[in-house]
This record gives sequence, structure tokens and C-alpha cells, in this order.
Amino acid sequence: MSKEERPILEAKHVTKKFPLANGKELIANDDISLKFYKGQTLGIVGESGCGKSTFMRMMVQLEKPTSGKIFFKEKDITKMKGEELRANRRNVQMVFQNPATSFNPKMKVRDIICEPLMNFGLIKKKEKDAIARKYLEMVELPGDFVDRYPHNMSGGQQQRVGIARAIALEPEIIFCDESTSALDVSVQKTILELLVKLQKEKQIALGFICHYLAMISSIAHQVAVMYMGNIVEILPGEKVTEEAMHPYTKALLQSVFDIHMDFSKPIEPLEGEVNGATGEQKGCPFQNRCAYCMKKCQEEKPELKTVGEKHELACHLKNTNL
Ligand SMILES: Nc1ncnc2c1ncn2[C@@H]1O[C@H](COP(=O)(O)OP(=O)(O)OP(=O)(O)O)[C@@H](O)[C@H]1O
Repeated sequence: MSKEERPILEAKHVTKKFPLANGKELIANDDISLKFYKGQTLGIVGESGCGKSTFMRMMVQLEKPTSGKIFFKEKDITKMKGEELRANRRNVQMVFQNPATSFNPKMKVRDIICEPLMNFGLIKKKEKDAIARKYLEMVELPGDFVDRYPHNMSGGQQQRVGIARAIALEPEIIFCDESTSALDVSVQKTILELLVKLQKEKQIALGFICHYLAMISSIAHQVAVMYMGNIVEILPGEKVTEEAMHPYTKALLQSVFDIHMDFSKPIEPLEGEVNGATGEQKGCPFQNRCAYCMKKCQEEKPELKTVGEKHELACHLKNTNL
């Protein structure tokens, strides 16, 4: 495999369990394997509570998996400790989606953008102003925003400052969690476009977490659809509308897709209950809500299998024309 084809970041069989008050465990992520490549966007989509943020938190080293491995350029980051772990954080950055709560309200934009650079000892105090202005320009904000405080900016502007702060470290991969965003969808879309522009310029890998399949598939090279902690389908973003096979992906498409890309529509809820996965239910995680559920689906959990070019599916129905 050539260097270009190797993933920057790779999750291998990653599982995350949380203890529940009743002594059972919630399986928030169940045996997830995903790859992130240089200059490419991998979108992770699914309803609230399916485990997207949990996955991202492990990728950015804020949490450790219960089992499985995470490789940054073939080095297992789950084994890193101390200085090595701290140094690696620079490579994998995250854009916080509620900057109002993640920024120190007493810090000016200049300091917010430069704080990580100062922490890593990469710049001197007197360089801060010029550097903050440079990154503000990259995120299409005026240079004199350096003297603003977070509360003097709109949510979208704060988001741009968050991106400026993340890219200032020149990371190899950036994660964004739009699913928890306080921004309205049209602002989310502009932010997404900015990230795609920066990605093209800098060849950053992007991990993008989103509720809106139509929005994410319009920009992501690959889309991974998550349901109750499981990846049920992976396919190229540009092929989502024509080639989606999983009944859940199709349901997400039907509920939100609009050819005119009207992202203001909320997701219509699917029929049926989403239960937390405690590992007690045999078979397919989607069986309770699937209109095509067969006996086999109640007994045997479908594994992700290749069904086309860059297309993987976990569904027993794969050869049935739905
Ligand atoms: N620290 C924690 N302790 C216990 N349970 C947790 C913890 N973090 C997340 N969970 C549970 O894990 C499941 C997945 O949560 P997660 O936040 O990853 O979902 P999500 O898909 O990102 O949702 P949203 O789109 O609403 O952000 C949920 O049932 C959640 O309640």
C-alpha cells in the first residue's frame, strides 16, 4: 500500500460501553472500524443518541475505548501516555460545536486562536497578533476581530474562530460534531463549505458528524450510517441517493432528502422505538423499526460486507429489491 493510500487515522473494532445504574451496560459503540484519509471527508450520520459523539470523543483522545484500537499513522494511540499522548493531540483536532461554552469568555479572539500554539510552545507572545489575523483571514473574518470577546460575535462567527483555532495547529485531521450544534442549518452549511475549502487548500482529513444525511452526502467522500452504536452502511457520498441499500439509510433519505437542498426541514421521526443497546437483543439492531424484518434478522446480527466499490452494508436483505 502506498503512503497516500494509508489512512491518517483508523479505528479498528472500537467498542465503548458505559455502565448503567441497573448494573447493565450500554453499548454506545459496537465494534466500529472506520478509516480517515488525507484530504478526504468521512461523514458519520445517524439520529440523536446513536453514538456519533462517543465515537468522535475517542478519535480525538478525550476518551478511551473499552476495547479495540485507534491508529494514527499506524501508531496505536490508545496505548499512548504522557508526553507522547499530549504531542499527538496536535495532529487530531476538534472544532467544538458550542463555542460559546467552550471558549473562555474573558479571552479575546487573539488569545483564543493562539492559546493552543502557546501551549505547545510553537509561537512567541509578540507573534500572537499577526498569527491570529492570518488565521482569521483564512476563516473569512476581519482581522480586527482579534480584539473581540466571544459574546460580541454571532454563533457562526464563533464557529469560524473555533475553526481558526483548530487549523492554527496545522493538524492532519479535524473532527466536527454538527449534531450538537446550536447553529441553524443554513449557517451549518456555510461552515461546512468553509471547512471543505480549507480542506482542499491544506489536504486535511475531515471527520464530520451530522444529523442530516442530505447535507453530509453533498460534501463527504464517504458516508458511514450509524444506528444504535453500529455502522450499518458505508458508501461514497455522491452515491447515497442512488445506491443506498440499508432500510435505515433509505428511511433517513426519504425523511430529509430534497433535491433543492432545503436543509431547514427537520428530520421526521421514523416509526418505532430506538432502545439503548445493552447487548441483550439478538440479531439486527434495526429489526424493531424495519418494515422488512425477517426471522433471520431477529436471530443473526448482519455483518458489514462489501457490496460494491467502496460500499459496505450490514443487512440480510441486501439482494432484495425493497
Ligand atoms: N459518559 C456517558 N455515560 C453514560 N452514557 C453515555 C455517556 N456518553 C454518552 N452516553 C450514552 O451513549 C449513547 C450515545 O451517545 P452519543 O452522545 O454518542 O450519541 P450521539 O449520536 O452523538 O447523539 P447526539 O446527536 O444527540 O449528540 C447515548 O445513549 C448516551 O446517553
